[in-house]
Order: sequence, then C-alpha cells, then structure tokens
Amino acid sequence: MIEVRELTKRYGSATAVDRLSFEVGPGRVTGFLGPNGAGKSTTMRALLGLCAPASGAALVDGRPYASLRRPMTRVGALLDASAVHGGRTALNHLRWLARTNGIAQARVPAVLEQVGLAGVARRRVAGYSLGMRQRLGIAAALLGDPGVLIFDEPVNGLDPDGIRWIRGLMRDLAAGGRTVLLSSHLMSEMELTADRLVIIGRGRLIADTSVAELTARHGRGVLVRSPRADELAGMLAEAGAGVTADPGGALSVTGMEVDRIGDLAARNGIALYEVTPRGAGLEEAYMELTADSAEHRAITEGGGR
Ligand SMILES: Nc1ncnc2c1ncn2[C@@H]1O[C@H](COP(=O)(O)OP(=O)(O)OP(=O)(O)O)[C@@H](O)[C@H]1O
Repeated sequence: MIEVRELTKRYGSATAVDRLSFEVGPGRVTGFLGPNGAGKSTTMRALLGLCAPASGAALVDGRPYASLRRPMTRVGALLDASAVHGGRTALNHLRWLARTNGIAQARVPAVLEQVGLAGVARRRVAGYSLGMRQRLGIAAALLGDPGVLIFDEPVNGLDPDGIRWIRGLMRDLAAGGRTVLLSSHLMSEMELTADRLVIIGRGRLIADTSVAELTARHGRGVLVRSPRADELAGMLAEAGAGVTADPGGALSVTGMEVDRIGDLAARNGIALYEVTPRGAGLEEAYMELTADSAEHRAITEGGGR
C-alpha cells in the first residue's frame, strides 16, 4: 500500500510537488502519468526516502521509508538502471545487496532467473546493454520479495521485446497481490499495462481514475456485437448509455464501461460475440487533461518557412 498525503516538495523557489494526495492499492498496476517535470520522480524519491518533503507524507505500508524495518523486503524500486557499478558482475551485485540487507542468498539465483539474466550473471555489468541493465535493476527491486514495487520509466530505451516482457512482469506482479506503481509520460504505454491511473501536472493531481473509466469518458466508445443487438441496444440506452447501430449490425456504445455492458447482457441472458473498447481517444484525453501543465509546448506559428 502506498499513500501520498498532501505531499509538498520545493527546490528553492520552485514547487516540484504541490499538496499531492493519492493512494495506490495492491492487486493492480497503477500508472503514474504526467508530462516532463510534472513531479513523478520527485514523488517516487520521496516515497523511497531519497528526498525530504517540505510538508505532507509519502508512506509505504503506513510508514515513511526511513522507519521501515528491512526496507528492501517491503518496497522494491527501479529508479535509475545505470546506477550499478560497471566493474561488478550481476551475481556479485545482487549477492552484495542480499548480504547487506539481510536477504537470503537463495533469492539471488531466483531473481536472476525471473528477469532472464541467469545465463549472463557472471559477466561484468559494464558490458550489459541498456535492456540487461534494466533487468538487473528489476532483479534488485524484486530481491527482498517486497509487496510494493515502484518503477520509474522502466521501458525507457527498451526494444519491443523488452517492453513486452516488462508489461507482462508488471501484470504478473500485480496479479500476485503486489502494489505496483509505474511511471511514464506516455499514455499509449499505460493503456496497455495499467489498470488505474494517477495523472499529475505541475506537481498537482489532475486525475485519479481507472483506465476503463477514462476510456468510457474520453474514448470512442465500445464496440458491441450480439445476436440480439436490438434488444441489447434498448437495455443499454435505458441504463444511460449512448447507443448507435453501426452499418454492419454492431453497436457503438458510449458512456458505459465494458464491465457494466457485460454484466447487463449477462443479467438478461444475452450473448455477446464481441466487446471492444475503442481506446484511441485516450492519448488525446491525456493531452487535454495535461495541456495546461506541460512544461514545454511546441509553438506552432502560421505561415512558417
Ligand atoms: N534536484 C533538483 N533540483 C532542482 N529542481 C529539481 C530537482 N529535481 C527535480 N527538480 C524540478 O522539479 C520539477 C519536477 O521534476 P521531476 O523530475 O519530479 O518530474 P518528472 O515528472 O519525473 O519529469 P520527467 O518525466 O521529465 O522525468 C521539475 O521542474 C524539475 O526541474
């Protein structure tokens, strides 16, 4: 469990995080989104005791990081994958981490296996690709088998295979009951990985919502196919959804989440052949939500050269 309460952090006269409050619960992946400079890294650093807030609190399992006993067994984090000393091997790095944090050495081969580095564990980290370093950073985060995981831009610089692997891992960790907070400035990435979104801009909370809610509110609706489309259309409309019939016989449903559509059909014994959210509008929704808080905006001048 992560709790951020009225968190404020200033650098000189600049306010990086401004009375920010949100909670992140277990069992799902929570995406932490915001434009460059929104305050995501600062918030994560506060959660990990790496910077002291001016006021408010950043808590893991109800406590500030500094008062956690054996913190690596409570919270694991990937902030900067290049932080490992290049002269070390992955094996030595993890063994040292385990030793200094009271973690059983048996966890070392287990996490190396989990992140796919078992075969290269005796190589020096200096020779690792960016993707391998990310995996090593994730192995370190998982070493203490913590219930809370915090990842800052974990897919940065990864190839499609690496990105797919990280997505799967995040989802597996959440499915296993862990609390997973994952930052990105890309909505497209979050749409595929996260269940819930905490969106900030200029250090303030902009939205705390589920991907499904955001899709229902800003997406282009849900495509529904059913052999009893007419009947279903009537029921959906009665329940408050916007319904239009596509030329092919499918329904285009707006203002209602996929789960509710499914429940309503099930309660009335209506078979569904397809229920597909058309989420293409999410990126635009995010741009709209954060439009006023982006640090740098491209200025488009008419009549350019
Ligand atoms: N050590 C620091 N000293 C001074 N200002 C800082 C420091 N760290 C962050 N800031 C400022 O605080 C604000 C929030 O930065 P932060 O790195 O938390 O944002 P972010 O959302 O993680 O951005 P990005 O997506 O670019 O990583 C920015 O305006 C940044 O310039």
